Amino acid sequence: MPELKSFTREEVKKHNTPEDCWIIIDSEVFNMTTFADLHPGGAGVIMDLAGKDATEEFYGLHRQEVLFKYAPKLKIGTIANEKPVIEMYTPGTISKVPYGEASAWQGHKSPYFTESHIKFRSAIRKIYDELLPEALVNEDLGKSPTIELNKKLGAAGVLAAQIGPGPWLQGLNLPGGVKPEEFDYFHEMIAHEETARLGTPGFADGITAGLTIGLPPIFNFGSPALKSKIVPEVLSGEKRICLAITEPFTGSDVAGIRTTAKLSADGKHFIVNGTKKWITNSVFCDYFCVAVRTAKGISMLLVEKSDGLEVKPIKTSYSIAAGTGYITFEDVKVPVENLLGKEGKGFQVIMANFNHERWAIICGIVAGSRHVLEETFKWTNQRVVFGKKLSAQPVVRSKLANMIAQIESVQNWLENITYQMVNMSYAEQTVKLAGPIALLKYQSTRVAHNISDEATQIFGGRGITKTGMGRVIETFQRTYKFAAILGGSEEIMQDLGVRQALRTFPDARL
Ligand code: HEM
Repeated sequence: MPELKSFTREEVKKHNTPEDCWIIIDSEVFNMTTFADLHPGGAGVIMDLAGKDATEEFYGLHRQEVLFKYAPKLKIGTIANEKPVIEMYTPGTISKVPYGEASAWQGHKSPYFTESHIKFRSAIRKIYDELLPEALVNEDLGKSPTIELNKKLGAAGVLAAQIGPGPWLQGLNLPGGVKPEEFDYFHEMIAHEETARLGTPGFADGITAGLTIGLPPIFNFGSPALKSKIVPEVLSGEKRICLAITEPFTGSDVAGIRTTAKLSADGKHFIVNGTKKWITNSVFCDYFCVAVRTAKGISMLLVEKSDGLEVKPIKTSYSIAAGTGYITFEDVKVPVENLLGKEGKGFQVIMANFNHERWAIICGIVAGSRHVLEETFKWTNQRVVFGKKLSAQPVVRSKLANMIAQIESVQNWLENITYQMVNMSYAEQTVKLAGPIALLKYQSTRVAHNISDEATQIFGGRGITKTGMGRVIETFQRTYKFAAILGGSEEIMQDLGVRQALRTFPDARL
């Protein structure tokens, strides 16, 4: 890094040739002489501003992260007696952009959140902010999280934070120094929100998706021996797990699964045969929670990676970093002790698990939508078109209003449902919350659809460009559909929500 000096604006003006080119960005001085020819936007645009203040032009075309990356090489000093006016982001910071965070984080009263949640969010956001450069590169290259990173996040408590409160947290570190006994579903909600806020859905799913949905069947339905072996291995990041339900012939229609598990002649093993499709994390997993058909009906089995089990990556519309795969089972031997719940009662295991999975998806998609809103709000306040900020156009304000109103409504419903989860037993949640969670999932992904659409229109070409100002919007509009399909499609969610309501319908008449 060059030694930093203090200059006057008059001095900077003199450095205005290709051989000696300086510019000012927010009272900081950059020597662009060597970099101009390497500049992705070309040398010409830099030379037009040589010796001048380029703050507005810079922020009209670049994300702040460009400065984080290049300032150490290019910054040579500051303008005397001036201070930067634009806030530089520091890891872990809570956004001050209106509606950039849920209201509790922007000075409004909340019946739900405490100091413990506040320190938890800051800590986990800091961890993810520091991970972002690596996440962006790997998302682009399709490189899944390494086991070393997994272990690091395990040690920091990021993995444990994705699966809710319970005895499995005892003795573990959690972000922000939150004690295991303090940890509740609002902490977990924050963990899912922050994971989504990374804005690298493939890589983020590579870290958390498998265990969020694959571990609960173990601790809710596994034998004590299975629990004590597998849960600590996964939460420490040493081993990875996934949930394998969907098949080439069966999506939301879970009852139609064809993968079979036949008892061996000695009664000691199930022999599994069949296929599973779209299984997140399966490419690099050690453990698979698999829905199978046994002599007694649908059952759930924990299958370890072993002979006869093969996984091929599937290229979806987001990054293959998520390790989404197609699994084939050919005479895979699984000990009968690996049965989760009772034989023939797998449907109950799957259904009970779905509530948590769907709720986690909602937390992520609502946070992802809010992140898009935040980015769009910032953009409309900095982008100048027809001589005015975008936010000066009534049509743009109308779009922002639409986005804000929709995001706030699903956020508030989510907080209400999360409060129910905090205060209900697992069994009560299973009965009472399946319908509301299904309807909220449906509504949240409709909101994501609308927000994605409005944001992409506002960002224009940048909303369909992978790097640069619209990066977050481009990723979101390419990937939000995952949430509308995975864990139960919108159509199934609508239907389930109303059917659940009809089950408790009183004999009420008009
Ligand atoms: C410290 C100074 C600067 C650095 C480090 C820098 C760096 C970059 C980088 C990394 C990109 C690619 C962004 C992407 O990922 O899409 C870019 C694009 C660009 N830059 Fe710069 N830049 C600087 C200053 C400027 C200035 C003063 C201008 C003058 C207008 C400028 C004009 C552009 C343009 C037109 C593009 C293409 C933007 C687009 O595709 O929309 N840059 N710059």
